[in-house]
Amino acid sequence: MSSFQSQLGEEEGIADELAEGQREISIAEFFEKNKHMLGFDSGARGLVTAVKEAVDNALDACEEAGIRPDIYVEIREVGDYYRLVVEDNGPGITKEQLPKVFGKLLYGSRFHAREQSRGQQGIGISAAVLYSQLTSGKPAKITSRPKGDAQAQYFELIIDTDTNEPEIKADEPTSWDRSHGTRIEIEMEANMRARAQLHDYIKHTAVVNPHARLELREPGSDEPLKFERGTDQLPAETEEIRPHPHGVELGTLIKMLEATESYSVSGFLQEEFTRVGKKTADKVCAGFRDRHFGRAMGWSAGPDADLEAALTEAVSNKGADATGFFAEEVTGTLAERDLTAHHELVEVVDNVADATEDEYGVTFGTTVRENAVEAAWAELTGFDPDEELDRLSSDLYAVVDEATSTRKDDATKHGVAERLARRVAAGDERHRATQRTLRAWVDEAAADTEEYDDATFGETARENVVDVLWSRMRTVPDDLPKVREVAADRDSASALLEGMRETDILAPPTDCLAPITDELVEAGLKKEFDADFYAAATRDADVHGGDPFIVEAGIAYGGELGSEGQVELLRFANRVPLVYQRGACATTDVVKSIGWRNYGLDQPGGSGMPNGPAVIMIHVASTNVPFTSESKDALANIPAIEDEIELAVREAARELKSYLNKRRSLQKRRQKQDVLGRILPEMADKVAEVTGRDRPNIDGAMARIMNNVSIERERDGDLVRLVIENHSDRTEEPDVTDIVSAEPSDLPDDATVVDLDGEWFVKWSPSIPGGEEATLEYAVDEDAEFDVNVDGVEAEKLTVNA
Ligand SMILES: Nc1ncnc2c1ncn2[C@@H]1O[C@H](COP(=O)(O)OP(=O)(O)OP(=O)(O)O)[C@@H](O)[C@H]1O
Repeated sequence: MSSFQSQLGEEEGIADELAEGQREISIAEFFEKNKHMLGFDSGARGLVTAVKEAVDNALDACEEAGIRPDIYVEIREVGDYYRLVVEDNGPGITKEQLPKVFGKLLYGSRFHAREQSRGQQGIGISAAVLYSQLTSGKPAKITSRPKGDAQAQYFELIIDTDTNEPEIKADEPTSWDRSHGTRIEIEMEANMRARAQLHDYIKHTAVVNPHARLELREPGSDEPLKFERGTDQLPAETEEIRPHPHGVELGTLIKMLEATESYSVSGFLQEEFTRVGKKTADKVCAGFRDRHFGRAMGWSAGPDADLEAALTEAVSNKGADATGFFAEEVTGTLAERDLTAHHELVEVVDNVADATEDEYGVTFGTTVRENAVEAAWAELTGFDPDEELDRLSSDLYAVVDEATSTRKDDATKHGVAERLARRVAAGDERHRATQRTLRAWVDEAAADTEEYDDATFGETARENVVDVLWSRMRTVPDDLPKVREVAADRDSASALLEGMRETDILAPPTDCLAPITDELVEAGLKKEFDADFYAAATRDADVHGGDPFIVEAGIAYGGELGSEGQVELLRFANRVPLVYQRGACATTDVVKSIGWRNYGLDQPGGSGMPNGPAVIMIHVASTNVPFTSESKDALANIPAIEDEIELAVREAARELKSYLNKRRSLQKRRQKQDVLGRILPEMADKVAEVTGRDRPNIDGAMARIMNNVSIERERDGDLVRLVIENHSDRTEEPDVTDIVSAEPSDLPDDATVVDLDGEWFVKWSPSIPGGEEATLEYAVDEDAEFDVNVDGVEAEKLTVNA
């Protein structure tokens, strides 16, 4: 115990003294102390984060307004500080909103929206303003012109860290050459040590946002870095959605129950969640009902039950005829039924009582009906307690017998059935139980049997008994509690949540997400990396925490990519490149956990980051990306998302594997052809020498030995003949282009000719089954020259002699 602690309680007033030291901490004050949480831990990093926050906002705002983004970023050294300017052509911000957007932390338009956007928390840009004022002491200068406004508005502001409110230093109309948009200018302590990360951020933003135009001017470089628009097509517009039932947690569900205007649970489900219509709501309600009320066990009217006598005795003063009719009808109806649960018995008794009233003009009041139900239920389950146990345990024996393998001996099954019967009889008098209670009863009965009867009744047998029993139990018809009651009772809410999770529900709609799409992932990689091979995969949407997400992956391999060291991993979340904290990111963990040797990449020790000339790209798009911290550098380890990342990467990796396998076999083929090319002429010479005959013609031998496709040109005056022989065993469809220096004529119907500046391109695409040949014939001047080009057959499988 420290000396200070030892004084506690001894000296009066210490608590009061401590209380004096307690005070509320403002949000702005908190972030002022914890800048690193927001990505402002150093001058180098702070500058990249400020650029990222401003550019992400500009892209979000433009896309939301359906405007093709045109974004200008300028970094300049001004005295001891760096000045950052970011300008966009977005919709602008109104005069009323602007001070809050930039001068108040945790103020934004996206926190409550279930829609894919770069911004999520409403901290980003105001944190940049805070960082700038803390390091340079200067206010942020903001100009904004909402679309349609005649003038722009100019503000200078700082954040009051005590109150987390903007303090406006200047507020005046100004002229601006942009017809709409926002310009932010902040000065801060910074340096350009993170230039590589800054470039990565801008470059990779351009890769996944081909609809945007970006320009970066920076100190130490005269030429701006410009990324022109690759497409005029804006990403698909996203729609806001309601949460998905499979993703919400109990606390959120209770909050939603408290806030809804719906009265019934079914209405609440349909109103507040996506993908829930009447049918799905009914299914969820059935699951909820089973958990809330439990199900009811039913029993058969066994041979020793004397229902008729018991019913007759229960009904008095109704006259012999009416009583006789009633008792006989109820007995008859129950005898026809396989099993009858308590509520079903009530229904049968009610129906027959109504019919008796009609038929005999007597009244069957509530008490009579209740007496009849009680008497019949006692008969169904066995009247006195001893008999009851007998009756129930013989019925339950049948259940245990059905649920267990033939190897279980009868004594064990009887032991479990009897003990189970005792618990059922001691439970709810209508023999209702939830699946959880049932499981507990079966466990206890099995454990007792194991202990006292020296038998085994393991996990599988117990589960099977619960399953068989549960499936023969009846769902009860009681009215479900109303929303208000469920909201007030944690157990009910939890039962509802379980019902929601257990029901099969369509995946959430994806129009709230704008994936890049596999085509554009591949195109983006091609634009940025000069490789030999590209593959991409976009998965279907899945749900986490009520938010849908889509994972995409791409791989580029070979070509100009550096073959030394580890592969490069590009990470994106909602189209924003993640440039820091690679080691703490779920994407990295997943890539490391994959056995890359299986896909043809080198991986020392069989795990960890693979080596080789490859780039792996991963994009996670979600209405709520789970980052590890507010600075949004890395994705948290959420199993559902990690699974999808793995599947997407593996999908692309499978293509890489088949490409590499093919490349390897083509390499072998090339080596074989090289050897053949050397020894065939030598063999021909040797044969001629040994046999004393002419040197055999070896034209075409190589193609035949290698099962290649060969193309030969024959000339006969004006006549040109291209003969393609397919020595392989599968159909080949080569695209042949014969480039001719004079105008050809007499072309067959299946060939076309295009004149391009004095060169004629004869195009022909035959389909040639394995082992067959095809011929193209046409006429051209005798002196013409040719250059043939064949596509659609790998170079290694082609022998051109034309
Ligand atoms: N350039 C801009 N044009 C139009 N609106 C903007 C612009 N920049 C910010 N906003 C508005 O200001 C809000 C606050 O921005 P801020 O960067 O603080 O948070 P955010 O982008 O919502 O979330 P995050 O903290 O995750 O970045 C945004 O939600 C948006 O409505």
